[in-house]
Amino acid sequence: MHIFTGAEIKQIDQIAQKSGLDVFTLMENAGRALFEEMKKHIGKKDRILIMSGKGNNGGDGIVLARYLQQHGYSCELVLPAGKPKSETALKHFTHYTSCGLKVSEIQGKYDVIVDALLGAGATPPLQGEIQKVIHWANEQHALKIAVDLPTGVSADEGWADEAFQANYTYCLHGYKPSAFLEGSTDYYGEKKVLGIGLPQESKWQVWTEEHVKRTFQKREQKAHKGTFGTGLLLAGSDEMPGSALLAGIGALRSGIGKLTIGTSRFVAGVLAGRIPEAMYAHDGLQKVVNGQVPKGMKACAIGPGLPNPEEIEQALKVLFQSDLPLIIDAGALQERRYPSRKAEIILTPHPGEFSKMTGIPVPDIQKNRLYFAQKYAQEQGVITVLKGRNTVIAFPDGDLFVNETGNAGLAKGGTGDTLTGMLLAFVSAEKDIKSAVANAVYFHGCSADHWGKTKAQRGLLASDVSELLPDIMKSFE
Ligand SMILES: NC(=O)C1=CN([C@@H]2O[C@H](COP(=O)(O)OP(=O)(O)OC[C@H]3O[C@@H](n4cnc5c(N)ncnc54)[C@H](OP(=O)(O)O)[C@@H]3O)[C@@H](O)[C@H]2O)[C@H](O)CC1
Ligand SMILES: [K+]
Repeated sequence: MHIFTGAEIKQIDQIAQKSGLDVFTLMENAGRALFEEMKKHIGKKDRILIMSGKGNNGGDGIVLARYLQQHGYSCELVLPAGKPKSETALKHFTHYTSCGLKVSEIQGKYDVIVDALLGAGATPPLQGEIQKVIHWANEQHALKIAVDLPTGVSADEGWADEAFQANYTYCLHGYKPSAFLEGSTDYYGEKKVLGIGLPQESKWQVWTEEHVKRTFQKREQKAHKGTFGTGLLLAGSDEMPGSALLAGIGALRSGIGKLTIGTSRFVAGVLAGRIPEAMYAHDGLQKVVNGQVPKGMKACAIGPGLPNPEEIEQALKVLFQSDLPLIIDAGALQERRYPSRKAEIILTPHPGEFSKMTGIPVPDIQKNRLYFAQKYAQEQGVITVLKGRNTVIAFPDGDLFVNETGNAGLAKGGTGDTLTGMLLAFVSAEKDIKSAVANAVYFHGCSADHWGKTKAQRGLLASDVSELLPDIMKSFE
């Protein structure tokens, strides 16, 4: 399930053309694939309206209209913006009319409305007839299907003034970034990718259940506690002891072999009764500042519930010199340059923290979060986990995953601490860093989804996320 920007799709079409696969054939493939998929949701008695625009998105609609009519469906094609302007769509239109098929006018009620007005080549906001017809379509009680993307939504950015409110969107060859961005994702309805015969893959992908099944490591029965790594968690302060508790339980429930929590004496005293499985490094952050990093660690997480930026900065200077993968979260997320080092640095900002780190306003980040996360990851050489709906995981080599699990129940204090603990466990135990990070994010969201099946999302606590993890992970072992 790959993700392509509008510009990438254009480029892919040009490559296809050069290698002998012309756009006429791709359009034929698109129309046929749309027909095969739509058949699952429609019947021969349904009155179907196809609204085609002047570009190639409209061309896909023209091919679809031909397939539907030739297979006995009651389908009417309308061209609200006039005859096709694109050369390929015009060729298909000529073929359509030469088959004796007609163009209609919008009249009366329809059971199904297909939006093939604008796709990846258009630039919203909508103008002219197209705007009027989308407004009309949104008021109709009909099953609404969008081709490639809902008209009025931009391919790459998360915003829309008025757009087609689809029940289903069939994305051709791959998703476009706006399918995952606040401000546009809700217009898509249920989305699905349809193949149209192109071989290209993207460095941007959705991290799916199949990825998790392929990469999540089974626990060997001959394993001992050393097999799954020892993690150092620098978290919690007298004012915020709960952060260390939540991150610690998140790490242990995710299967960390051994956990050392570096925290204040007071917090260690409070936590000892709640997490007897952990070891405690009293005044752990101060010890790291003094150059005393506990030995034998596989990874370190720093940030949850730490209030003192100067102390954190000094500790990070020491940790950057170490060979430990570092997970940097919450209080430890600041605007800074990261050194080039062998072990990975993983940052886990929510949009507000990412804005503080980059100076980019939150609305701009949200409009284009895949792009900004990747840019930051590549410029700084760090793995960037940009949290929120559809968490983005961007790697320094340009790979990027979007995680779709999770729900609004996670919009609550403490859930980020739990994720940090989970990341510490996954990074300590798993060999492949990319799947370690992505699987932690995936399971974190799965817990919230599991909870939401039987309980109100608003009642979810960060500690519930950890409690549910063993059930969730069981189905992948
Ligand atoms: N490889 C693939 O995935 C393939 C996908 N296909 C389909 O092609 C479209 C992209 O087609 P393209 O022709 O590049 O662009 P669109 O059809 O999306 O849009 C062009 C028309 O949009 C009009 N336009 C642009 N902005 C606006 C606006 N704000 N309001 C109203 N109208 C607008 C524009 O009109 P102009 O007068 O400005 O020229 C064009 O008429 C992709 O999404 C897939 O559906 C191919 O079929 C096969 C390969
Ligand atoms: K469309």
